[in-house]
Amino acid sequence: MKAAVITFPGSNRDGDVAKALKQAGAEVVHVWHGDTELPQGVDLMVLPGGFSYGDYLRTGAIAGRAHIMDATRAHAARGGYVLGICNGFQIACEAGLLPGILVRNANLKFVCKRQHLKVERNDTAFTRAYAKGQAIDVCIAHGEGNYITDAETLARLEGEGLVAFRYADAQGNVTPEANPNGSLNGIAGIYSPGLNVLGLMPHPENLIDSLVGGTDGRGLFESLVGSRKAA
Ligand SMILES: NC(=O)CC[C@H](N)C(=O)O
Repeated sequence: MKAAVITFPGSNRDGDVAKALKQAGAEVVHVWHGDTELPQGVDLMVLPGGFSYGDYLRTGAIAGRAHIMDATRAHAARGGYVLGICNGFQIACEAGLLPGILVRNANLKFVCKRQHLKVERNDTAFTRAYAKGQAIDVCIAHGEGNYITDAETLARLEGEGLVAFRYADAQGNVTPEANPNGSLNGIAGIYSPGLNVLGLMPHPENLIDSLVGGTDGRGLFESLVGSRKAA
């Protein structure tokens, strides 16, 4: 598995996700947002967390129009894997890789805390190392993580099983109290229809070491590295 981690001006979790991928056994290359082509043989493109362009205009709005996003869309259209974490999820939505948009948290506050997620399905390249319905303990750190979309798209996401993770309590129950930002249906992450693009607000890359809080995030990277790319 060869992964390309894209760095935008203001990315701050690019090093973290590179570390998580390497720990899981991936080869990692770094790509600058102004590049127009991917290195040879890339299986996975990663849009990391952070504050690209200082979150100006709307978070992810400028980065979503960066040169590298044409190559990212082409990679996704070929069936290649794309992982957008937090600001990367916002960028993926702005770039049209995923439907919907992330807006200000319902309480208008930046939220930085531990958070459980329910793994909705484990038959994807991103989640095969988890159990279906498992509650995983990760962390969140965002001001604009409130996922919204129109009713038709929401029905399609739900109907086609494209919700990847929901905010939950420690037992995996999805409740309004467990929802930290007001996202529709407690959505914390979604897949593209081909299941090759995943965007999620929480940070699995920051829970990969028991010395610094936990290891529940490792499953996502181990799932990916153990999987084969689409032809
Ligand atoms: N940790 C992050 O990636 C933050 C995402 C974004 N800048 C926000 O605050 O919503």
